[in-house]
Amino acid sequence: MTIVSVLEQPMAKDRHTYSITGGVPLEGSITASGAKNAVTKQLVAGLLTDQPCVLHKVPRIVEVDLVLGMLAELGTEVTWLGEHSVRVHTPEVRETSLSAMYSGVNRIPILMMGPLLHRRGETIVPLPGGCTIGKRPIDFHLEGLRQMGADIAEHPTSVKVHVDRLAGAHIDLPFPSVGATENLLLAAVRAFGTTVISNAAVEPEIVDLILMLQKMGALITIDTDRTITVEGVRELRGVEHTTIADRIEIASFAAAAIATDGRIEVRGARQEHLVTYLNTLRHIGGDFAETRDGLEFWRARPLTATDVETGVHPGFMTDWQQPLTVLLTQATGTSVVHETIYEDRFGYTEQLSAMGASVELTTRCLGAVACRFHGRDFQHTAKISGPRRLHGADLVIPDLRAGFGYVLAALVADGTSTITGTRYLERGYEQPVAKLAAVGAHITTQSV
Ligand SMILES: CC(=O)N[C@H]1[C@@H](OP(=O)(O)OP(=O)(O)OC[C@H]2O[C@@H](n3ccc(=O)[nH]c3=O)[C@H](O)[C@@H]2O)O[C@H](CO)[C@@H](O)[C@@H]1O
Ligand SMILES: C=C(OP(=O)(O)O)C(=O)O
Repeated sequence: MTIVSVLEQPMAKDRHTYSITGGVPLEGSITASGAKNAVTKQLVAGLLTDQPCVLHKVPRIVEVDLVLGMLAELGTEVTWLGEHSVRVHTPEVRETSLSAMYSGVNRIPILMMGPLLHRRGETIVPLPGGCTIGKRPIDFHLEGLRQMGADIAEHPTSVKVHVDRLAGAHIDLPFPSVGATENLLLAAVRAFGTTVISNAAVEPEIVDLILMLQKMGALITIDTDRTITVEGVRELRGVEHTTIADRIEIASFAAAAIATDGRIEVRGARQEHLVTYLNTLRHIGGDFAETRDGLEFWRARPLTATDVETGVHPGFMTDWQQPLTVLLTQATGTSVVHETIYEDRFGYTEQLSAMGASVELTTRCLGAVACRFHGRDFQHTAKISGPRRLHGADLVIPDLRAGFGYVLAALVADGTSTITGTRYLERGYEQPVAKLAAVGAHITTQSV
């Protein structure tokens, strides 16, 4: 198998550099895109049937293009039916394995194992990549599939799997991993017998995947204690499904409204997906109201420091952490952000400090929870003192959500910032420049 270098991977180059002049309150309306972290898994779910599946509200982002490229390689016919609707149809799985080009690109190839095992009984999938925010092992995924009878060989850049037929099992996840829960769901829906996943993750994106699978004919129950029970069925049918709005994009623009002392309506935003985030915004001094089409966000009083701990749903989502940390640089007092999901998700704060922010990192668990990183050498808690004036800078984005954090830092900073590494941001945010410009941001792009 040829290993393609990182530089040749499909998302390796920036398309644009951004230039942002800060100090402008953002005001206006935007429409939320469909959630990257739901739609990419739903595209994979389409592989479970030989009938056509149509997904609506599909964001036009690099991540979706990557997944569609992977599916096409396996034999899926991909047809865009409109700007945000796509039909995926795999009457026959022509290739059982994905090429090494997709090694390290994103989290999705490993989720294809279950569907490919159901369709062809064997597969080789490249190891996943995604944002560099921790080690991100896949041991829970592989252990769960082994419990379901899969024969797995781990190679340096790929995993080879074989099974006659996956069989139901009782799988107790050591931690409520989003990806492992989704992987086991996709494996269990067509397995022989019943699968019980305890300590499962129940993020809204997972529930949306379950809703799609249920429409396809799957039998899935979610209990209040995080147990998901799947009664395997022989066949699944085609489906038409509309993906939920992206609660990370919504939270990002909410933080931008409050940080710049503006007012932004996000059409399509749903309160029930943001309950914990909305409480946190209120503690800081932001507020929200429901509008006819979504939610509107603004600053209600001078911003004050607050403490936040990221956690599994319904806790404070780790992907909300970066715009929030930037917002907290503008709040009076010392805030603590304890990151309990990823061990290495604060590297981006170094460039914030260079802009004038006061962010101190510690390996200690400062919060109610002694998390999995307790007593280990991971700088996973940030103390942020504010308010601090930020100054425009040349910023290099290290990962997707840090990318929006930097955009926000540039929006509140004095002067002009240039931002490179925008390929990371554009992996997950649809038309970020157009949306920012629509709410009045002084943003321009240069092609690279
Ligand atoms: C494409 C996608 O949907 N990405 C999201 C998904 O990532 P992803 O599904 O990769 O995240 P997980 O929930 O699996 O990871 C949570 C934690 O569990 C650990 N872990 C996970 C699996 C495993 O086999 N072993 C293990 O130790 C991870 O290293 C991490 O510390 O959920 C994360 C948590 O909400 C989000 O930040 C990501 O945006
Ligand atoms: C971490 C993220 O994505 P991924 O899991 O695809 O790296 C994210 O969406 O913030």
